[in-house]
Amino acid sequence: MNKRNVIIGGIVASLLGLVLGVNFYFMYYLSAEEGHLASVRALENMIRHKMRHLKPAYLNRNPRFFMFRNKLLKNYKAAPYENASVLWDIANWWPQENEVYPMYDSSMGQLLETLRREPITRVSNLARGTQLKLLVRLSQQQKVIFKPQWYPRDEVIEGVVYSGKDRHTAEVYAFYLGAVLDLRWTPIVVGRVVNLKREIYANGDPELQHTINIETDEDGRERYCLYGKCHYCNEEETVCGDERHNIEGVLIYIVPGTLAKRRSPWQRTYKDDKRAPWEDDMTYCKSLKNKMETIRLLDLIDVAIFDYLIQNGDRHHYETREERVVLIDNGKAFGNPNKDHLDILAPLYQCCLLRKSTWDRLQVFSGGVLTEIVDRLSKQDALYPLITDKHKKGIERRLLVVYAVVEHCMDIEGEKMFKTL
Ligand SMILES: Nc1ncnc2c1ncn2[C@@H]1O[C@H](COP(=O)(O)OP(=O)(O)OP(=O)(O)O)[C@@H](O)[C@H]1O
Ligand SMILES: [Mn+2]
Repeated sequence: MNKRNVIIGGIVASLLGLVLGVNFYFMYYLSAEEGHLASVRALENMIRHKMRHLKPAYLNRNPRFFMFRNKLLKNYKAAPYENASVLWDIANWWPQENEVYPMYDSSMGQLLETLRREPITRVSNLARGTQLKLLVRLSQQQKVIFKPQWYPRDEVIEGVVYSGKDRHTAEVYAFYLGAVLDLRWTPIVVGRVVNLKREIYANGDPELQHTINIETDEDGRERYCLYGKCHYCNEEETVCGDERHNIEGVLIYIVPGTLAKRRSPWQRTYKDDKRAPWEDDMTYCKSLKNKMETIRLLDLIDVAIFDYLIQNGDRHHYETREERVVLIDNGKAFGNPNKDHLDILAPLYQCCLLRKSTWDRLQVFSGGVLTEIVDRLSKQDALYPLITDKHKKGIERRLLVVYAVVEHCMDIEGEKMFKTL
């Protein structure tokens, strides 16, 4: 079939579809093209069709939201604290399986303040992973991970989904989004402006100090620039302090316990010319369902929804704590607000399975309130606003896509797609 015929055929099919209210795109592409392109496009068109016919409940505010809002606002409200070490103890006892902190706990507001205010006592490079990060000690030897700012909030990262360096505020956003969606599997994270000279360099070990360049300009003004020690670290790519030596970054609470790293079944190839099996095979989940415990699969589907909302397409490995998935490393989100990488949702649309509790929770935050509540919660963060309005719009748009994909799955599987594991 030549290209012109394909186009005419497509138009005819879609017009027929419009008249009859059936998705002819779907059937049309299946017959006109072969292989993966057909099924991927068919799916996209199916989702587009579903989006046009979303029930008002998905577009409007859910009255149940107000109850959740009040409880969340109360729980995460910054609160004064007296003894940091008591709070470290409390937080270090919180994790249970993959839940890093409890749903509601009066210590949360205090813990957040502790992370924001406790003095930095020692700093070293942390050469784990591939991106620049520091191991920071606060009072009482409490260790936290520091990731610095690389980009302004409005920088658009072009290219493939995993392009660029970490977006520091994505880690804070992920924490609040996890709290709202009751996927309390992320570390606890706060934004913090730190002084590269007085807090980092002055408390750094000699190795760290060697990875900070100090330049003096003609007027005798010093400039501190950190390049660190990591797989991708090099002297040409630095984080530099402003005129007062301040830099933005995030402090990530270290999840206590043992984490195990596992390859994601939906891992990308990270090569432009090579596709992963899951990218071309819409029945990919079938074999996984036999190989993997359902609870793990359900965890990974929750992760897919979470990652799709924030556009993190870099979860090549996932980590588990007591055999349940934790959401460690959310720095590669919010790259391009104008682009939605639907394939991050592959675990959901290929498996058509979803935890009932996740589905219920997602529906509480319909009608534009998801980004509204995360915004309200994060107002107390030093780095507020964490993301631009364009990114917020992106999240709301993608939430509708999630609703549409679930509707599509319900057409195929019915209520049995929802699991209570
Ligand atoms: N909050 C945390 N609690 C416990 N361990 C952590 C935490 N953050 C990171 N780690 C550990 O450090 C490792 C590296 O962290 P992270 O994945 O954030 O780095 P990265 O440089 O982005 O890695 P990659 O390049 O693989 O994406 C993680 O795999 C995890 O084992
Ligand atoms: Mn990473």
